[in-house]
Amino acid sequence: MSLLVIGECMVELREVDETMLVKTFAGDTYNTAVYAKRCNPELEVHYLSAYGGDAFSLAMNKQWQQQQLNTDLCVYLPERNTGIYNISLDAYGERSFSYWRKGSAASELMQYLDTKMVIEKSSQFKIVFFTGITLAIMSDKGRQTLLDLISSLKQKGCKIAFDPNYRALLWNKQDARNWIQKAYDISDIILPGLDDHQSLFGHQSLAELLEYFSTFNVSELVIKCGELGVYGYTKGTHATVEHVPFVPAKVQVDTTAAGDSFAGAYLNGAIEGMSMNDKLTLACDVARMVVQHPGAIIDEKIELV
Ligand SMILES: O=C(O)C(=O)C[C@H](O)[C@H](O)CO
Repeated sequence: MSLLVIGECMVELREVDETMLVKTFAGDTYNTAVYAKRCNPELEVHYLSAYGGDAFSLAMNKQWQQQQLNTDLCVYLPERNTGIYNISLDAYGERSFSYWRKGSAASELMQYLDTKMVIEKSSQFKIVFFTGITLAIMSDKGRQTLLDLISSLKQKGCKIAFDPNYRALLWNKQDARNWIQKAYDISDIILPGLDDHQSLFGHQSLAELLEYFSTFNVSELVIKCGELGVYGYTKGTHATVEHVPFVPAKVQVDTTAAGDSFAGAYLNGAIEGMSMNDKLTLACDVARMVVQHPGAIIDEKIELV
C-alpha cells in the first residue's frame, strides 16, 4: 500500500550571504513526500508532477530518484521549465517566499496527464495527498480536472488527504476559498492551520474552525494552532480530542517545510495505523527537527526523531 502525493517541486534558492545562493529542490507536496519516505523507507511514495526540458528540471528529476520516490506517473513536458522560489528569513527564522513559477511544467500537469491511467492504478494508493498550492498553480480547468481525478480515486477506495497551505501570493482570496472548500468536500483527512483559516475565512479560534468543519464529512481533522499546539479529531469522537502541546525547537533556524514535514510524518503514521496521539506526536517531533536546519529538505543523515 502506498502514498500518492500530487503537486509541484521547484528549484529552491536561499541566501548564504549577499552574493551567494544555495540551490536545492523543494515544494510543499514534494517535501511531504520526502519526509513520509524518511519516516518509513519501506513505504512506497509516488510523486505525481510534471517536469520540463530545462537543465534544472533534469537535475530535479535526478533528485526525486535519489530521494527514492516513485516517479512513474510523472509527466515530461520538454517545452516547459521548472518553477523557482526563494526563501527569505527574518531574525526568528520565520520564512517568506518569492516565486518565479508562472507557466511552469507542473502548473500544466492536468492538461497532459492520462487520468484514466492513474485511476487504473488506484488499488495501489491507500492515501492520496494534495494541497491548496497544488490547486493554486493551475488554471480553473486544471483545478476541476484534478478534483475530478481525486473524486474518482476516492470512489475507488483511496483515502483523500488535503492541506490548504494558503499562499496569498499565488491566487486571489475568493478563488482560494472556493477551490479549497471544494477540496474539503471530497477529503477524508484535513490538515488546516489556524493561521490559514484566519487569513482565508476570518476564523479567530479553534471553536470557530470546529464549527466550520462540522458541515464537512471529515474522518480525521488535524488543526495546527501554532503555539497552542495541535488538535486531532477523529470522526464520531469529536468529544475525545487529542491535543499535543507546542514544544519549541532548541533553535529555530528556518520554518520552511514545518507543516509539510508534519504532514509527511502524519500520513505515514496513518498508513501504519497509528493512534491519533502517536501520529500527532511523531508529526510534531519531525517538524521540530526540520525547523532547526536551513531549507525545506534537511540532510538525510540527520535523524528525524
Ligand atoms: O510555497 C510554495 O509554493 C512551496 O511549495 C515552497 C515551500 O517549499 C513550501 O511552501 C514550504 O511549505
